[in-house]
Amino acid sequence: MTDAPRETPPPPVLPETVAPPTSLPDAVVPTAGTDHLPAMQLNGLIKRFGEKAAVAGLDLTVPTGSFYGLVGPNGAGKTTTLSVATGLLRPDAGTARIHGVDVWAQPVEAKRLIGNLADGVRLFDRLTGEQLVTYTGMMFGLPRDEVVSRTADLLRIMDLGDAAGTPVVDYSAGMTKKVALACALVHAPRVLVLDEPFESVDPVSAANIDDILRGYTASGGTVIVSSHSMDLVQRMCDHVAVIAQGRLLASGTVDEVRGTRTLQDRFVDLVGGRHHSEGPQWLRQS
Ligand SMILES: Nc1ncnc2c1ncn2[C@@H]1O[C@H](COP(=O)(O)OP(=O)(O)OP(=O)(O)O)[C@@H](O)[C@H]1O
Repeated sequence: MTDAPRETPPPPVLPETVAPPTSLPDAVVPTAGTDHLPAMQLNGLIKRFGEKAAVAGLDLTVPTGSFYGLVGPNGAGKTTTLSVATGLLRPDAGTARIHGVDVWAQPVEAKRLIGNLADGVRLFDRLTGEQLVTYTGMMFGLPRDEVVSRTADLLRIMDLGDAAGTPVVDYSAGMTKKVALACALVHAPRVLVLDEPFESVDPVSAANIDDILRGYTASGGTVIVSSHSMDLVQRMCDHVAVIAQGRLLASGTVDEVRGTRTLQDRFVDLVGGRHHSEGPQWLRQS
């Protein structure tokens, strides 16, 4: 059976200006004066799913302006940690602060500071790419003209200009990743939290995204990226944390953590589990 043709929703009608969703008391609006505070500080973070502690008492400090890699084997708790740290999943214990703002006590204030590319979160995919980025910008209270121009910039940089009017549900996996990244960037957050940002993204787009992220950290923004690619972490990140079974195994600058080895070798040493076998006998072809 083929899908019925999809009707593209009409383009958004933007009001001249959009009021911010809340006005923030001066005391909680982070300013340049909060730069001495870590971009992200996790203390004693615990998140359980039934009997299983996906995050088992994690402490982590991410310095402002760093490009911070979070690595760990499958099921280590990376996605859960980032979800709890960005206000998507409530912790059972512990605190998460972004530039000193408590994510769970002051969620609106914290979320203004965070751009989040989360793993597995559904997008409003019946909207076109242009509508999705535009609405995201509007939700952050940006003025109309600013939203329009930022959306155009982001779609061009992500090489999505030709697909701007296509519903996101019809995007490929890589295009969906890129439009979600555009949504994470549109309000110019102070901290970008990216779960596997380069998965499915083509090399040219990845190089463009690299450039954007480097420019962003050079200007004082902080990037926290979870990845399975040690090459990527070694190439792009200045700091790294290795986690396994919801616990921190090592953290620091990439050079401190890897010592005289490659990050890949150090990672395998830390987390274990390398089998050094050529696979089961029945799989051998001769
Ligand atoms: N919603 C959930 N319900 C039950 N268990 C969950 C849920 N989400 C995660 N878990 C469990 O928590 C643990 C950590 O999962 P998480 O997705 O955070 O790991 P990860 O490091 O991101 O893994 P991967 O690298 O494979 O994406 C795993 O054992 C997983 O099965």
